[in-house]
Amino acid sequence: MTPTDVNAAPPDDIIICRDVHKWYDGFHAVRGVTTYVKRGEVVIIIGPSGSGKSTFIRTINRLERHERGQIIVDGIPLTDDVRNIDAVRRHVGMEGALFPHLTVAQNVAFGLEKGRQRGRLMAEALQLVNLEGYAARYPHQLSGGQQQRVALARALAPAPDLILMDEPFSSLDAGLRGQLRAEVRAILKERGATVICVTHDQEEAMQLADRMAVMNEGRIEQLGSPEQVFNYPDTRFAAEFFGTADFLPAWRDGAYLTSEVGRIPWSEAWATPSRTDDELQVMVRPDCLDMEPEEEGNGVVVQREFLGAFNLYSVGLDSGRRVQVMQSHLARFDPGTRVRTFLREGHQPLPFIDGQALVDEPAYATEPDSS
Ligand SMILES: Nc1ncnc2c1ncn2[C@@H]1O[C@H](COP(=O)(O)OP(=O)(O)OP(=O)(O)O)[C@@H](O)[C@H]1O
Repeated sequence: MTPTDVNAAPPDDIIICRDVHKWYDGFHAVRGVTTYVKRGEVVIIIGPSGSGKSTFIRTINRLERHERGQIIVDGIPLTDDVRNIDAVRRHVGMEGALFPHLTVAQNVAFGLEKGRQRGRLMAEALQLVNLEGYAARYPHQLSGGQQQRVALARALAPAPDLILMDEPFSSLDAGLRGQLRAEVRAILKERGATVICVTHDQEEAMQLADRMAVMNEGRIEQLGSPEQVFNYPDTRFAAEFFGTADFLPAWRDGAYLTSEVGRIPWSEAWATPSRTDDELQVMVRPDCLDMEPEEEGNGVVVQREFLGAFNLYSVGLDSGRRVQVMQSHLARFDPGTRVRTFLREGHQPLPFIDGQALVDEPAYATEPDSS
């Protein structure tokens, strides 16, 4: 993603960020983020604690000032000019904690302009989140899920072009979270809202995202659909952060790339002059591997984790390395069982070199369409 001329960006990109930087007293929290968000898209920003997720989204409505780079919201460049900041903020709603001293109705009406439309817009927003009967209640008289829905109604009521959310479901228990996420996604899609949402919850990212951005140390490490990031992580960091992944040394063996757990056909597209084959690795996810008991096998069961429908086995390979292998809940192997671990049919482990994937994912847009 190289920064390009602003004028080249098509109008369907509601947000354009180019080389955005933010420092806190010398600490470089956001380090050159370049990204584009399309109208109506739900983009989830995921990454470990401290990777700059919140700081980055807060630059978009100027809760934090970016010190370098360019942010354009719906065609308006975000500059230090107050009129300019106000203009951008009119396009952006931020989903956040409710005011405890205001009723549900007052909370939802908070961002709406005074006038005859105000009551109607408030009522419509509450209807959208199925809380019509709760207008007179105070936040403490609502469940966590209901409070979350009111917060969403408040963000949606002024019909902003863009909604920013920071860990919106973090206070809810797992069951309610899953249910509410599905409801919220349906509401956002019905409204055609563009959303940028921060989370560090992988499940949340998969359930909500059209595209997700994996952040690491202030940078976007990868941007793509959840399937793209899972199946074709660009980097070892993205692979390990989003899903479980083990990396095994691999070597070129004639027409094959071979590792301890099997081989795949070698592709000439992987060979580049600057790379030496001895640094090769393959990424194996637990669902990519299979195993069966075998005295002459290549490893030993170390541990079994029961995950409901699945058992997740940790297998100590003869080389001393460990891999995780997904099995059905019916496949029970005791620790100490000698097994053969091998590539599951139809699964291709991804080759890596020096922490970088050798295989490009199928083409997808990380930059504005040129159409
Ligand atoms: N106001 C501040 N002053 C100084 N440093 C800050 C400030 N806010 C954040 N930071 C630092 O900037 C880095 C990025 O913080 P940020 O809150 O953006 O991370 P995050 O990815 O959202 O983390 P989390 O998932 O824990 O919320 C962290 O190292 C944090 O300590």
